[in-house]
Amino acid sequence: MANTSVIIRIELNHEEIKFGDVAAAISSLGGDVTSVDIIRSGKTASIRDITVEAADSDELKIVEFLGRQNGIKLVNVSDRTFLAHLGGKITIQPTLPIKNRDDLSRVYTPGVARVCKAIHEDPKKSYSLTIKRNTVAVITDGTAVLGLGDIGPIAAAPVMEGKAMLFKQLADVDAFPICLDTTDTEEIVQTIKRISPIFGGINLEDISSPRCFEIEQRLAEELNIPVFHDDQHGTAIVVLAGLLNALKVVNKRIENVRVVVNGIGAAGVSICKMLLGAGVTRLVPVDREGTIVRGATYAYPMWQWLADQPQVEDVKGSLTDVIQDADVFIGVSRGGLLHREHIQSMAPRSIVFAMANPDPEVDPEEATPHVEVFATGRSDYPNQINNVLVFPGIFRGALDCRAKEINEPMKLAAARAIASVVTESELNSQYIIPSIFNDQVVPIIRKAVIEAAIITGSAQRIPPEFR
Ligand SMILES: NC(=O)c1ccc[n+]([C@@H]2O[C@H](COP(=O)([O-])OP(=O)(O)OC[C@H]3O[C@@H](n4cnc5c(N)ncnc54)[C@H](O)[C@@H]3O)[C@@H](O)[C@H]2O)c1
Ligand SMILES: O=C(O)C[C@H](O)C(=O)O
Ligand SMILES: [Mg+2]
Repeated sequence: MANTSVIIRIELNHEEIKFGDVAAAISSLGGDVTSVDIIRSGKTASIRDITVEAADSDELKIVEFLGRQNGIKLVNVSDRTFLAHLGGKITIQPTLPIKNRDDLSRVYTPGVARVCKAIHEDPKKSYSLTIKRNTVAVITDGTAVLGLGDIGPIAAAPVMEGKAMLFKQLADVDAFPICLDTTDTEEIVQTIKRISPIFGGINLEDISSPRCFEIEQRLAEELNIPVFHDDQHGTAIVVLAGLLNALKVVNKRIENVRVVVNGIGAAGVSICKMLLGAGVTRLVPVDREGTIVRGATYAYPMWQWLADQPQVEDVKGSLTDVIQDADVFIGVSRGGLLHREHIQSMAPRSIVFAMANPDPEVDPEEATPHVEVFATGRSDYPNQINNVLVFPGIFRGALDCRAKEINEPMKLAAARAIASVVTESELNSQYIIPSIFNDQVVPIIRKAVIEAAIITGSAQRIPPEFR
């Protein structure tokens, strides 16, 4: 399903094989040669780098085929995705050069001591005299990394570095990845509290449910900087934004649609809450054991909360049972759980957000012929519903107004702001949500979030343009 781009370096003996035949063979095996660079050229042999785009499953076939051919010596195979990760994806840079002793004595001993004393006397000065003002910790314990599950803290690092890159590029927020070697709730809370002084905000990432709920709630109560669990709220905000626009495309009203949410973990719980807040009246939450039923008793407090909501249906059943006649399916569970038959049994003009990463609940090729609006969390299909649309802008706003917290009105304002970027004339089934490269997204979220923070008393500083 996923495509990879590989650079294959070969030594080609012209007397034994022609490059045209190699390219034709690659294409017959499902690969697309997108560029060829001649590294060295001789009379009888040449060395070339061939860049091939292929489905993950075809990549190995192509490499093995080349390795078997007479006249071809396989010199090297580099996967461009791995190359992009060599040495990690972010770095730390000083803001000014240290060229002489004079500079040194200003930024370091003895000059620095006066600045330390000033902050000691008035800790608020840390916002103007340290990196705190613009720095967010991206913190994981590695237990729910994308849909890969519990792969541990260090294997989670590439995702955290990726989030840090996006924070910087999209919103000029300095973010630092922190991978904790504990899954104990109390230890996580205490560790984050103890490293918090230097940070202006905490973005929790890929921490599995139900621990993520207590961790976030405790930290929000005990710290005076914003704490935001991206998988819960970033996801819920972007889902609501996408749904508001998708409903316009299919001409249905939020009060009337029947919505199935599959996967009631971190993302699913927050999505359900946000949908109820936005006016959904017919909600069917589904997890591994089937539906969460109104009036039933559950061990997880968040599931119990859902079971107590009047808008949750009191039907017991599996996904196969309840997907029938649903208007909307939102998947935040695992790849490959939803099949064509499921989608065909949905109500006409259905909306499917298959958001598990990296593999969505249903293959886009299988789903799109049968739904009106289809979205995934991935960057390589239209309608990318991914929390990357949210976290840069929401933290930009929260940092700029020194918000104590990121509260519900701030989240709702962010969702509406994202939806508003797509104008009525642009809106269609392939374009319900703006691209992350749309440079209106971060400023519009920032403005909406700051306004909501000021109104709700979360803002501790009013940026000049809001005075
Ligand atoms: N597109 C996005 O922006 C985005 C954001 C957050 C999460 N996600 C994806 O959503 C998924 C869940 O993430 P999370 O952080 O909520 O993880 P989580 O571990 O907190 O929750 C996953 C939930 O899915 C349930 N589940 C597993 N198998 C299931 C099945 N067969 N049927 C129904 N439910 C099942 C689990 O029991 C659990 O409750 C992951 O694939 C993640 O990549 C996508
Ligand atoms: O990391 C992503 O692409 C989105 C989300 O945070 C996830 O866990 O899948
Ligand atoms: Mg995540």
